[in-house]
Amino acid sequence: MTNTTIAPEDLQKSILQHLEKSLGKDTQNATLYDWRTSLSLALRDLVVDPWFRSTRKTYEAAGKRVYYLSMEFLIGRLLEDVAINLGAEDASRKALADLGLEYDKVVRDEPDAALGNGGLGRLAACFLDSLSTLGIPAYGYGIRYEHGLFEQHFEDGRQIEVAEGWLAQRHTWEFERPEVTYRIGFGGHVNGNWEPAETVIANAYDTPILGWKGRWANTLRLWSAKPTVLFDLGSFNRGDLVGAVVPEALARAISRVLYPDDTTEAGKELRLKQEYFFTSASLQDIVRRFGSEGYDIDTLADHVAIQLNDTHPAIAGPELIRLLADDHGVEMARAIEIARDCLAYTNHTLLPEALERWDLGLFARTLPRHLQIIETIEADHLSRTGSHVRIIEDHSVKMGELAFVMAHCVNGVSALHSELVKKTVFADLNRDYPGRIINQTNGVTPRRWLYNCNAPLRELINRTIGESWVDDLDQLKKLETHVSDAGFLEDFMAAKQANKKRLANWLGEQVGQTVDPAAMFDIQIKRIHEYKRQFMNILETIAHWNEIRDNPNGDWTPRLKIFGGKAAPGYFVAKEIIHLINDVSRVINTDPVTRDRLKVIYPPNYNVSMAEVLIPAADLSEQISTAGKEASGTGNMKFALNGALTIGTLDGANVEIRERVGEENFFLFGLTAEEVVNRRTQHDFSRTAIANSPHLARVLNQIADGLFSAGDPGRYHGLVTLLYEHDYFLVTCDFDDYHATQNKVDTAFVDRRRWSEMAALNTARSGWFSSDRTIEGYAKDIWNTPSLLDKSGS
Ligand SMILES: [N-]=[N+]=N[C@]1([C@H](N)O)O[C@H](CO)[C@@H](O)[C@H](O)[C@H]1O
Repeated sequence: MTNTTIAPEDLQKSILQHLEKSLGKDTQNATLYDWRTSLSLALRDLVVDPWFRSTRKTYEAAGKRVYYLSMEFLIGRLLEDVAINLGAEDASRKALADLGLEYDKVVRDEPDAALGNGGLGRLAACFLDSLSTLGIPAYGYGIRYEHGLFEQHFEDGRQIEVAEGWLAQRHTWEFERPEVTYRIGFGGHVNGNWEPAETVIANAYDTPILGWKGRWANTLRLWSAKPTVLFDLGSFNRGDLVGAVVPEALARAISRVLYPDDTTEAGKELRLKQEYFFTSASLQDIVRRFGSEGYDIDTLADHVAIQLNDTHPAIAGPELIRLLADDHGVEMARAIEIARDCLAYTNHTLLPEALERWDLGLFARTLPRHLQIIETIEADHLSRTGSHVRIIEDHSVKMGELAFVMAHCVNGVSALHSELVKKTVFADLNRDYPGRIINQTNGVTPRRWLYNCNAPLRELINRTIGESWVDDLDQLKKLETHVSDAGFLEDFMAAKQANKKRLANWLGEQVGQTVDPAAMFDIQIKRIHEYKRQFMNILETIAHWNEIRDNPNGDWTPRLKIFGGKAAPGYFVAKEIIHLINDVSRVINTDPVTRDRLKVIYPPNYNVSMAEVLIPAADLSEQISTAGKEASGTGNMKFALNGALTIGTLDGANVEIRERVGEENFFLFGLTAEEVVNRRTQHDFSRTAIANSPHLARVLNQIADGLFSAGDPGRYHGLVTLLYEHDYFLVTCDFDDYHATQNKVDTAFVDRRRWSEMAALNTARSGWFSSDRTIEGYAKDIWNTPSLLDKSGS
């Protein structure tokens, strides 16, 4: 199956055809939306054939399919991705140019599909791209939220949330499947059989996920909640309009909006309903498809590999058992075995507040039959292992323990994290089920995160080692032999400079800020969370500002600090940190003494598309979490791949990045995970650290005195006190080392030759962090699902 390239003129014909016939518009009256939609439909037409062929080949192979269950798929935009995977980017540019249109402008008109919070959701999207590129038959299953992650706006430097509206326009890439519907029950009671009190309909929407070179396409099936009764005419006729529309509104609420919490459980009834809604619809769909192929239900695990993306779909264990036992008459003990052989679970965090525990009362009210089944699962677990670990405890249902016990394999997402999972959250279960916990270090798709977003570097790499790296990222190693070549290094830095100029223009357009592309672009972009320590970053920025002001004639390396990231709406401290960063930025950026040497910018509404403009332009990647807290990180991988140097702690995948790119090409600082645990036991460790750090003490006094909050001096007393009294994430203890390391970065940046060598080696040695490698690991160690593409890729 070859790459589906198309001639520009043929593509243009198809675009005009869709403009007229699909959108009913002529060229005179066409809007940017019309052109973008016409191009998308024209390219989508080219995706259907490989999609059908892949589905047909999957049925013929009668092999095993992967089912990736995730509450989040942080997809971003799809137009550029599809154009590149079809090998039709140049044709699209030409076809539009001949119509007097700019491809980049048309691409930017597409809203992000922001159906996720952060790393976990983006990982799921990268995994879908790799599953298709590797030709592994798979389905992604999730929820078609009407409103994805909220839009972030700043008012007086404070985060304001506005509902996101990606579906306000037609979403071109999906196909509605009116015939694919399932009934999802809630509440009620179990009287032999489960009689739900409430039922909603799950309706499927399919999006084809095309892989590199258009050789294979899998399906992302997202569920939308619909009422069993569209409009209650009886109530309406009785004059009760509200009563007439309530059923629809209540049902629709289930897929209405994404909960905006990253690494914190929502714990709300609607969230539990969302988790059960999509999990049940997905499992009913899997069992129906399996049944339609005529296999014996007892062999389900030979044909089905289900991966649970964190505990959000952990109800899958009891639900699959319910379908097998209650609907297919499989004996309970056998049903438990079959379900376990199908299920595997990925843990993404150690943070206690992220481990889902549902109130027993709420659970019993919402899913009475499943609670019965969980009691059976727990009894089976206790009797088979003699374990003392309970699933139901302290009046709650522990979803981590449920997912673990019901999975034949549990994995962490970086080498350090998987070891910590064994030693901490699941230490007892690790003893009960030795060997069940393995590691699969995260990865990112090189298509979106290098080939798509970094054309200057892509071109240089293609010129230097050919194009096979795109689906075999280890090939980047071949660049190492060129690192000693001055010409190559010059081209490498020229690519970086081009991306920095592009970002400078973007910042001018988007936030009205002018920046110096020669400055060091130092970027921290990720969700705002205390463990990610944006707080420490801005404190160090103030210390650096002080140093420049103390010695304005010093030979300071100009630095642009960029922050990006959203805080969960209910996360007060994180929102305070955002406010502080914006307040500090206002003061520093207007300081005549320092403004040419230091600038702080915080563009609002960080998302996937913004990351694609920021990451290629970065010189320095901030990965400064408290060691032992960031399970992996994936932004860290994207930055290294795009030739940024990392300043970071020995946390998550930073450890493996440093091992692979070479410790001499990584700016390490901070306490290790073990030292963090020990330091916390020391009395008054934060006061001691502050007392021993004049830089930090000075900065905290400046903040407490209201230097950055003129007219509201007490604004940050809470934040400062937090550091003195409850510095759980050891900002105070790592501050000096971080500050000293930032000074080393300044010195290193001046030596352009050395810096460019280090940067090029980061790119050359980042092959391991491809999500293709990660998926190959899952396929081999967990799913046993070979590629259906033969070696020649056909
Ligand atoms: N939930 N969750 N976990 C995370 C991220 N916040 O989404 O998953 C990501 C994907 O595994 C990790 O990279 C990251 O360290 C971890 O915190």
